[in-house]
Amino acid sequence: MQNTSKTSVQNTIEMLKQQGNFLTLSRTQPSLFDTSFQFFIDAHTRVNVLAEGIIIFETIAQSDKDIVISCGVHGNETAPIEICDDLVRRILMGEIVVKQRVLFLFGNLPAMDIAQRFTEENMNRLFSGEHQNLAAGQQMNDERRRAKQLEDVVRNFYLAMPAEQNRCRFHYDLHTAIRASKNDKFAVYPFQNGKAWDKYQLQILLACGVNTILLSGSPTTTFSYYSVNELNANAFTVELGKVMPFGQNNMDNFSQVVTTLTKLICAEDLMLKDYNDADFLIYEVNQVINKQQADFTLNFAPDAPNFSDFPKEHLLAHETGCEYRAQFEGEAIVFPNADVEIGQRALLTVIPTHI
Ligand SMILES: O=C(O)CCC(=O)N[C@@H](CCC(=O)O)C(=O)O
Ligand SMILES: [Zn+2]
Repeated sequence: MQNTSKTSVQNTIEMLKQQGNFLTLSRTQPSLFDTSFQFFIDAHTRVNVLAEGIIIFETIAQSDKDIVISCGVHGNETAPIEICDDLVRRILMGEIVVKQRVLFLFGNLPAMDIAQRFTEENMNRLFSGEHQNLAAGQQMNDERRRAKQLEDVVRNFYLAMPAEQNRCRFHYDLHTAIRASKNDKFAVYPFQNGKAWDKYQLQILLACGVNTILLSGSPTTTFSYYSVNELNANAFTVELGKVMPFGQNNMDNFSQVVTTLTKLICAEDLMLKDYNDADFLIYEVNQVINKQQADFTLNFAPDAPNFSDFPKEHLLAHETGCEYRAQFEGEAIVFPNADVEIGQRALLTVIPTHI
């Protein structure tokens, strides 16, 4: 029995090294990853496979960054999944040699299989312990279990390195927006609990082709805020274009993201442009509008892109007992979604700002 399972792990390792098909195996044969295992790529990189969709690459050389790259927290946001699948494949097959510690996370594998945002619940509202807050009569589910697992893995990954070594923590949680956006790529910079916004981090995002930044003004239960708040990471939710089915993304749109992430994990010079305010469109969140009633309705065209702006007093949304209007001239909409559960965020409004 033990020999059989040893053989099966050895076979999996051989497949991973030869085909680099970690995501495919994670989705089609998750039981291969029921037990964690380790192996080496040549003599330079230790690979730690912790579970389906969860893989760590550690250089044996000196490093100074601990980098988490997550994707697929929403199962139908395919471009980031394809980007990460390809990066992992190239690392496993020896085409890229990482020089930093890197953790790749493929978040919601069952939701990928049904090409949906989630199976039972929006996983990106379940972090910072929200996964254990069950409402009366509510059952534990796979998304809640996975959110807890992802939290634990990220925490252990960062805490494995002694803090006194002056290391820098990064977390890019890669998503795509449900609707088109006036600015095709943008990042949510989670609430910093009073800490200053970091211009160096924005320079890295700019190198990724992300020039639009949305400064969040309050705590949330998203994955990126978890890493900021509990683990002191430089973490972002990065929106890369619009949701498309697997295989239908124009990957040329993401070449800057791929190049910059590759350089970051390989400790190559990022060749960052000096910080210049004029390179960015920076917005702060003005209103976080949560759906309170079943009849919550958005009052603009269903295909209005993210960052469409409205005159002051324009009615943006309404529901029984409440109207939501633009409070400023040019207030813009982001992530409108009337189909969320009652109590969840149905719309953000943003206004231009500077840092
Ligand atoms: O396009 C949409 O409506 C949603 C795209 C998406 O999944 N966005 C993230 C943003 C998370 C954050 O605010 O940091 C989400 O809604 O979970
Ligand atoms: Zn998403």
